[in-house]
Amino acid sequence: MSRPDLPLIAVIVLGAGNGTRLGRAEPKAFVHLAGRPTLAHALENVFGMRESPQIIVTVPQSFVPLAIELARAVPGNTGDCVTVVVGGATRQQSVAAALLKLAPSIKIVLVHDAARPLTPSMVFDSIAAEVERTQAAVVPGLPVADTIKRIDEFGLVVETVDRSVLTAVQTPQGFPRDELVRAHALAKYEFTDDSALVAAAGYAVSVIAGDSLAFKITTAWELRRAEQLFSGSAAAGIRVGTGTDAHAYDDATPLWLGGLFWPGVAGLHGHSDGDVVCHAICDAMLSAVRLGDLGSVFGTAEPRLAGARGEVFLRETLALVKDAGFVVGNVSVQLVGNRPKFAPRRLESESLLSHILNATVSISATTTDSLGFTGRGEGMAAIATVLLHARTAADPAITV
Ligand SMILES: Nc1ccn([C@@H]2O[C@H](COP(=O)(O)OP(=O)(O)OP(=O)(O)O)[C@@H](O)[C@H]2O)c(=O)n1
Ligand SMILES: C[C@](O)(CO)[C@H](O)COP(=O)(O)O
Repeated sequence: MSRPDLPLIAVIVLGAGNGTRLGRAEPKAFVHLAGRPTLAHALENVFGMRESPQIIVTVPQSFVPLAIELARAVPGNTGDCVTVVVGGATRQQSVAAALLKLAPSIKIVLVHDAARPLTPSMVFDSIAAEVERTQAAVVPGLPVADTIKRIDEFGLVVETVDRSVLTAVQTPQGFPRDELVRAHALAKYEFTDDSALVAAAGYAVSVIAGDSLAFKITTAWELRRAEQLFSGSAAAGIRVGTGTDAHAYDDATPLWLGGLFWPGVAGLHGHSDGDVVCHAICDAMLSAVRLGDLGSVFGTAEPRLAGARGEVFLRETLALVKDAGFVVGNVSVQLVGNRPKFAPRRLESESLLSHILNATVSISATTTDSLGFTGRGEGMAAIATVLLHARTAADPAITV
């Protein structure tokens, strides 16, 4: 395991192509699939790798700002590990541009097409592990299913090719850093993949089992197939998250709870307003999109958040969820504590929070039979569960 600040693996995600064969106005990496750009899906799979890599993304020049913003919002992105560079006129030139950004610590480089957005994280892990084991180039490949014919310029069959010796090669393709860099420096021709370039430089390349989900979106047909794979699974685009918060009672503070002000009732101690219901919901939403938690996203160092209302956190968290490509399905919260009695204002709180999140929020309340800090009347806690689903074209735009 490498130190996160000194990664051993780099993944180059190529998204600088025009997608001519797909025939859309925007480059293929920015065409939406299940509500999000294909590049976002590809990055999410890279973020799912066992070991955090350096990530270098290539995009057309005018898409650099959008790509930076998009990468920041992808679930699982926990730091500054993504560099976005302007790609070249060909795939090979885009890889060459990305190689210039490799961190000194990198030993293994994986080159991946953003156009393969369903490639499971496990494929990246397997390729990286095999490169490390063999200290040589490794690519994923699948057996060829069709009978393959060699034809002449008139379309006449010249021969039937023995398909048992063929494999259809996918990405990510993995290389020892030095081999890939040297092969690019020596390149005299344009190749359609990096393994051909590395082989032309005299290095061995081996193939391990690829994954049928790693297919490349080239034409409208593959885009449709990818859409169907997303919508065909019951769990597709669905996320759940759990969040908990607890605060001690503080007689000197007014109470804000469930987004409501409770005049004349002792409040809860906290850096912000201590609203355990809102804070637990925010943690649950952040967890569902793998964006960390309230502390890591907002922190206690931000002066503008001192005493901030739960509503402020809810709205800002909702914006992050939306940027990550999700909308809230529903939220369920359980409030734990002896006082105040929540039932008389439950509907008021539920309708306020439902309005803010544009989704159903239900809140139940309980005591703990005199057990624990809540039972002893020292403070309150809340536990929230949130269900999110990927935004689709049918979802109304959310204003936050
Ligand atoms: N100058 C280029 C060309 C391609 N690519 C990337 O290489 C991958 C595989 O290429 P391909 O499927 O051919 O994509 P496009 O070149 O965009 O497609 P087309 O050939 O239909 O224009 C894609 O993720 C594409 O974005 C790139 O980064 N830079
Ligand atoms: C790299 C690649 O995806 C491996 O199959 C493929 O060679 C890209 O080819 P394209 O002509 O750029 O689509």
